[in-house]
Order: sequence, then structure tokens, then C-alpha cells
Amino acid sequence: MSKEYFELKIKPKDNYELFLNLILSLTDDAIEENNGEIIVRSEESLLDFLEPLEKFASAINTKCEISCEKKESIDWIKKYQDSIQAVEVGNFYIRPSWLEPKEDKIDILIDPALAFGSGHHETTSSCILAIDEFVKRGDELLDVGTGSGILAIAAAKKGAVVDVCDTDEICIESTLSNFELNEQKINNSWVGSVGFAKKKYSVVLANIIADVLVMISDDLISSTKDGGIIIVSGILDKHEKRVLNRFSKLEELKIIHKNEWVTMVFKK
Ligand SMILES: C[S@@+](CC[C@H](N)C(=O)[O-])C[C@H]1O[C@@H](n2cnc3c(N)ncnc32)[C@H](O)[C@@H]1O
Repeated sequence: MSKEYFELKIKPKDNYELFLNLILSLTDDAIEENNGEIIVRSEESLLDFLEPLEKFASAINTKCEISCEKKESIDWIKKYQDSIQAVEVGNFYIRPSWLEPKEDKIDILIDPALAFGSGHHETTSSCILAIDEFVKRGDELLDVGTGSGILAIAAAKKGAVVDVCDTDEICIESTLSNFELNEQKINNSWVGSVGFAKKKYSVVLANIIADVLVMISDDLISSTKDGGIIIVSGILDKHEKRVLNRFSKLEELKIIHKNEWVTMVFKK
């Protein structure tokens, strides 16, 4: 991509069609028409157009504003990519594929997409810290509301055997492709919630809003093995007590507060 381009602007008082036809006959570059103004942009110089256009305007006795400016090109893709930052959470480094991995960190690749879960949100990063602390090699784990699959990928990288579910089909598609991108294996996945689980897990994760957690709390508990771990997040602190009440029969292992968000870890 060239660093500069030329922008030619022609705004005739009248005889607009005559100017437009002339421009169309002079250039193959794309032409923008905007409120009676004709704009041509090109990486080639358009300065040579100035004189003929001025002569044409005078020949047909039409007032016309004509200008040609050299402008700096903007690499929009690079600008967009620069706006997406990698994020470091405990031992994990979560990055888009155009950034380099970080030495001594567990690498997670997530490219921006429609599904939630880039690692930047407080709830996701708190869950990752909880996974780092409580998930062990060989754990059988269910990630409920997997979104981009980021938490399940973190758990798989710690050696867990992971199942995922989400009520949104796009999230399951996104999770499957992110598992491939991260060269990780997924054991099972389904569109739907924890109610469709066919076995009990040693770890059950759910980063969903408080109202949904309250609604599915019995299913989350019954899908967890005795002695297993439940990690729930997505809870605004004003709903903390309400969610805690639903898990009050379990042992409370850890409560993580990050800004106004709460993450809870229980043992069944
Ligand atoms: C906040 S996102 C969490 C994404 C990812 N796990 C993370 O931690 O970044 C919540 C996800 O839960 C899904 N979801 C909402 N209600 C659900 C339910 N009842 N059962 C399963 N998934 C649900 C949404 O589609 C969304 O993908």
C-alpha cells in the first residue's frame, strides 16, 4: 500500500453531467459523487488533470471549484489491529493471532469475533485466575456459557478434559474454531445449557449473569461430582448475596472482587 494518494475535487456550479462525463473519460479510478461534488482518489498523481479541467470550465463558461491535494494513506487494518491489545492474566497470555506469544506464559489465541470472551473483561480474567488455581491435569470440566471458548481453552491448556455448552450456536462454532486455532482438543460440545449434561464433572464453570446463575444453580450443583469445584462469575456486586444464597450448602473456597464484578469458587 502506497503511503500517499491524490484527491481531486471538482464542484461545478452547473453542467454537472458534462464534468462527470469528462472525468469518467479521463480516469479508471473509482469516483465518489457527494452533494454536487465529484471526488477522484488515486495513488497516481492527479495534478495533470487540473489544467484541462480549468480550461474545460472556462470553455463552457461554468464556474467550478477545482482542487487537488496529496494526502497521507491510512492503513485501516493496521489501525484496527493496533487497537486490540493482548492481555496478561496470571500465568496466561491472551493475544490475537497477529501479536507474538510471550515467553514463560501459557499462550491463548483469541481473534476478535462475535462471541464474548477476549480476556479483557473482569469476569473472564477472574475466572482465568480461578482456573489457574483450582483446575488440575485430568480434571473433567464443563464450561457453561462458553462464548469464545476462552475459559475452556485455558482449562484444556492446564490438562483438563473439557466439555462446553452455550445457548448461542454462534458461540459453539466460535469455540470449536478457537480450539483448533489453539491446537487443543474438545471432548464434547452442545448448543443448550447445563441441563443437557450427561455426566458429572470435577469442575463446572459458568460466567453468565446473576439472574441466569440463580436460575440454573441447581443444575450446576447436580452436574458437579462430590468434592468437585464450581466457579461462577458474571455477578455484579449488588447481586452477590442472592447468588451466594443459592450455593450456601457448598464450601466457599474463594471470592474474587474485580471492580464491581464478583467471581465465586465453591467445593461441593
Ligand atoms: C459473559 S459470556 C461468557 C463467555 C466466556 N465464558 C467468558 O468467560 O468470557 C456468557 C455466555 O453465556 C451464554 N449463555 C447465556 N445464558 C446461558 C444459559 N442459560 N446456558 C448456557 N449458556 C448461556 C451466552 O450466550 C454467552 O456466550
